[in-house]
Amino acid sequence: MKPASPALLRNYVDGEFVGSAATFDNINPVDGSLIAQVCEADRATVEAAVAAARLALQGPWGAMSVQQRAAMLHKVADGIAARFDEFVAAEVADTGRPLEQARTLDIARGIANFRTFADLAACANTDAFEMATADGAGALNYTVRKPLGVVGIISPWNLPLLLLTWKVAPALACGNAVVAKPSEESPATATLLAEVMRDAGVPRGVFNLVHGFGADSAGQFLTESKGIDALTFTGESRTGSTIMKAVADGVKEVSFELGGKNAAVVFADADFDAAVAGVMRSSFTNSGQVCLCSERVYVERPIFERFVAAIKAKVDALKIGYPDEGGVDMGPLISHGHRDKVLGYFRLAEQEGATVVAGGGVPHFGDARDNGAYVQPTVWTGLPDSARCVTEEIFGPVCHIAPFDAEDEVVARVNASDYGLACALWTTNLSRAHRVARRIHVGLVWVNTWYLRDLRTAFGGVKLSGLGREGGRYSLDFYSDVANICIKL
Ligand SMILES: NC(=O)c1ccc[n+]([C@@H]2O[C@H](COP(=O)([O-])OP(=O)(O)OC[C@H]3O[C@@H](n4cnc5c(N)ncnc54)[C@H](O)[C@@H]3O)[C@@H](O)[C@H]2O)c1
Ligand SMILES: N/C(=C\C=C\C=O)C(=O)O
Repeated sequence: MKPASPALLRNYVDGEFVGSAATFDNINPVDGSLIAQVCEADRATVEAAVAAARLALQGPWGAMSVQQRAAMLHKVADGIAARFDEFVAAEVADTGRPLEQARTLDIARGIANFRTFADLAACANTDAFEMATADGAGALNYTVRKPLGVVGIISPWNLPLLLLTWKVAPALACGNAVVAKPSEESPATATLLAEVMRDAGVPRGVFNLVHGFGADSAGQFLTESKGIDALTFTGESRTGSTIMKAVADGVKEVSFELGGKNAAVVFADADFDAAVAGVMRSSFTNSGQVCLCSERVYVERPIFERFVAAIKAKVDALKIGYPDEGGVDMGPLISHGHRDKVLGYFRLAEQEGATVVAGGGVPHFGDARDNGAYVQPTVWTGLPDSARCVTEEIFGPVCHIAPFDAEDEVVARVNASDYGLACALWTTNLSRAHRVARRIHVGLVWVNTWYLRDLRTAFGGVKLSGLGREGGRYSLDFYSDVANICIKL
């Protein structure tokens, strides 16, 4: 399936597509084929984008009401919808994901992000307090939200359009101008988004796009720019730490959505079939390349053996294939480099003493996919909680399943992690669901489901999994300067 993306993906600065001296390859991970060349933005291009964003705030965009901005964001959503199949083709080419996932999740959520934050911003209220004063006349306090200004956005490759627009939409809804740096692994839908922004009439400089890598490239240049007022980042925890240092001197506002080593906990009283299906989703969706995926699975001992056998049967039956194959469950990883990282953990697990219940290697297709970045979906048992494969984020189609005997034990084991992003609990005991959910030290708990998303809710992690919350009013608060005005009556 060949994408409609252009042969050359350019940066988008001040309303114009601009090239660059350096370019890099955009590779299809299904078969290793070259999709396009990408223009790598140098520091000057990044600074030009930041300057264009600053200028845009003084132009028509800065004068727009929140209702006018909301209408503009709905036009952007309409623009994505009008080019839906192009966005799907571009996302699938960059990532190799099943076509159905790109349609129902990635591109659909790109549209939903713009619509949701357009409406949330347009309907957002703020606080007001009447206060008594000694003179009896009283005073009135009210809160106003003002744009931060120029927001730097750096996004990852695992859900490219979803995660880019998860930041762009609220940032623009709150009246900011943005400079976005998508992942070098997934530049295509971000470039199409720039076309949609232009065609929707978003004023020049409001949305800018710079392509490149992280260190010594566009990502680093953006974090080092003195012209940004805030930086929102989604990616690896160690990258978050690097970025935090880069923006520290300027005391810039940051929002970090980082890594995870999430757990699924299956109690013996769970709906067994629902829990099996749920853990299959939470461990293998998007080839395990979702920050919320369960790489640790804890199963209450009475059903442990039966559960492992059921998961093995499902994993062995997963259809790994081309994105547009009917019924395909799983595609490749994003790149050969990432596949090497995941295969390194496959080897490490065996050195650490894992029992390989399923997978553990590379599938053989006998066709072009053998040049791709595929790995087998993999299941381990038998490792101690201290094993690196049970503590470090692998970010692939893999989980380790361990038995537990008591609620307090499993809560302690789940919480004994440097990460704290998400957890999925499977139980039919209502009081246990609420009790345990509250005790798990993460930002997101799902009970008898996984990755069910209401965009009005708080989203983010604790510990190495992140800093701050986005979603709903949390996004409005992050992407705004909130000021209190006190009027003496
Ligand atoms: N918490 C969440 O919501 C969430 C969502 C998706 C992915 N993630 C995490 O992201 C990771 C996978 O994504 P990834 O491999 O793209 O992460 P990554 O940190 O390697 O890269 C993310 C982005 O940061 C840029 N970058 C890298 N180094 C940089 C630097 N020094 N300065 C500025 N920018 C830099 C990259 O070019 C890319 O655009 C996983 O750890 C996953 O858990 C978290
Ligand atoms: N931020 C979101 C998803 C993150 C997925 C991580 O890979 C979302 O669904 O809004």
